[in-house]
Amino acid sequence: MDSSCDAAAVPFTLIGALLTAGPAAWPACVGGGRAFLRDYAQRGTNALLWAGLLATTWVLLLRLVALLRLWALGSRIPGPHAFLADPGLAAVLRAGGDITVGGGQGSLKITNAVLGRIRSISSDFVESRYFSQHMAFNIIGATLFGDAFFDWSDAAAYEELLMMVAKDGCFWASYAVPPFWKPGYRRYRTLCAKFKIFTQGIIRKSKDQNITLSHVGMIKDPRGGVSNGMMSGDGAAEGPHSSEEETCGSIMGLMLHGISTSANLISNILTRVVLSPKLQDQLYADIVAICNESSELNIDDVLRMQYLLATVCESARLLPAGPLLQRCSLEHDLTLESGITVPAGAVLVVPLHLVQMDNSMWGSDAGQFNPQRFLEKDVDIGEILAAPNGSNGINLSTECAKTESFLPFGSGSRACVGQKFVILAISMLIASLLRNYEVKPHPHVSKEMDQTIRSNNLHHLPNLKITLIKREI
Ligand code: HEM
Repeated sequence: MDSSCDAAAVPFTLIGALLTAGPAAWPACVGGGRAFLRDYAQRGTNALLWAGLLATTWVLLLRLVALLRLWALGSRIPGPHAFLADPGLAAVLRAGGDITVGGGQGSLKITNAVLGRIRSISSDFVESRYFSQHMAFNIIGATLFGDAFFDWSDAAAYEELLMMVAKDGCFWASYAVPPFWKPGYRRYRTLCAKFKIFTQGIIRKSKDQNITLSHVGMIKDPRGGVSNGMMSGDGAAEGPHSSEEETCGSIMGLMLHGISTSANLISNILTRVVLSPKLQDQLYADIVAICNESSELNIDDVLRMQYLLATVCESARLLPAGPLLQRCSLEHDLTLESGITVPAGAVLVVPLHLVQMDNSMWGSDAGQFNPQRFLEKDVDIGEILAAPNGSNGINLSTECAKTESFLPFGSGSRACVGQKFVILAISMLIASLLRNYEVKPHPHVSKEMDQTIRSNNLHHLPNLKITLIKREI
């Protein structure tokens, strides 16, 4: 640089620049005014970027601290997450009376809706798991949303979405902190968002048609009358503290839980019916003995079909939908009758398979499928249906030693609120199906399947291909 060049004459700050006579007065040897302005813009931009970076970091830090705090608080709660977003709805379901199935027309409508949809895909055979899933989807959907559900054009897309969410949900729920950095998780969140939009859509449609979510007459008022159900237009079933958002979350929870568990049970029963013509004949005889050809199937008839009810219970005993029940005393130590003390916070796990197949309780044939055991003296189906003894037409016995070891729906104050509904709804559906159709395995049942049939011990459900043949009524 020229030694005569006075670099100190170039101002370093904007104020300095304003105090001088301007760029024209600055020495040309250091680039003049243009260099100053370029330098100034550069510094200004850098300062702004730094300020932005610091502010963003601060906001992110605050969020991280909030997240960690939430996680720390959440991790103090023992046991798995509750599947219902809104405990209010479970309370309403419990307090509001039984969820019960409608008349035979309803179940026939469901069977026909399912068959119609399946026939449009394949007329030859159908996979039992797929068929059961449609059945479950239609029972729960029709019960929650009423007739609006049957003419809902998005039903097929909703079902597909629901099954995808149900499939991925358990996996992502196993993360203690939602892994939002994983693309798979973000895809799952997008599915959940779509699932929510669809659910809001059908809730709105159901309300618009002024048909209650639980279908008029499907929820009986505990005082004897017929209530408008849990979600009539005035929001009666939404609970005192539930927002629409929470209610929608609860309905999503009910759909996910109710459909996957019911589909399992239906598929389980169908598989046994298909694999054992003797069982199918016995069930058919039980069904036609109660409702003759001309009469319409109704819920009182189903309550008298004891062999059918026993088959549903026996299927639930041998293959419960969930493997474990969990309980935890949050505040106090718990002293059991045996004298064992369970410390507060410890999680008690009940392995359902072991309890429900315990030889000492169920006899040496505990692992075998035998509906007859539910018709013997020491089991009380009336109690399983959670109805006052004798009020439902089933009054088998008052001794019920085994009933306490029958836990597919849990037990106590947090037991499944859908227990009675689901046993009756599935029985009604199977009655309606078998009364109208003969269910047969597809002629090409594989050798492997043939062995499963012979072993009579289904620990894993085969996904059978079945054919439905219309009976001459
Ligand atoms: C075969 C079908 C079903 C099975 C095997 C089943 C099983 C269960 C089990 C094991 C529990 C936990 C119980 C406990 O921890 O003691 C439960 C809870 C629950 N189930 Fe089901 N369920 C079925 C269908 C349904 C249906 C159709 C609905 C409603 C439409 C329903 C609503 C509920 C609710 C609301 C709870 C939570 C109760 C609470 O936490 O207070 N379930 N279910």
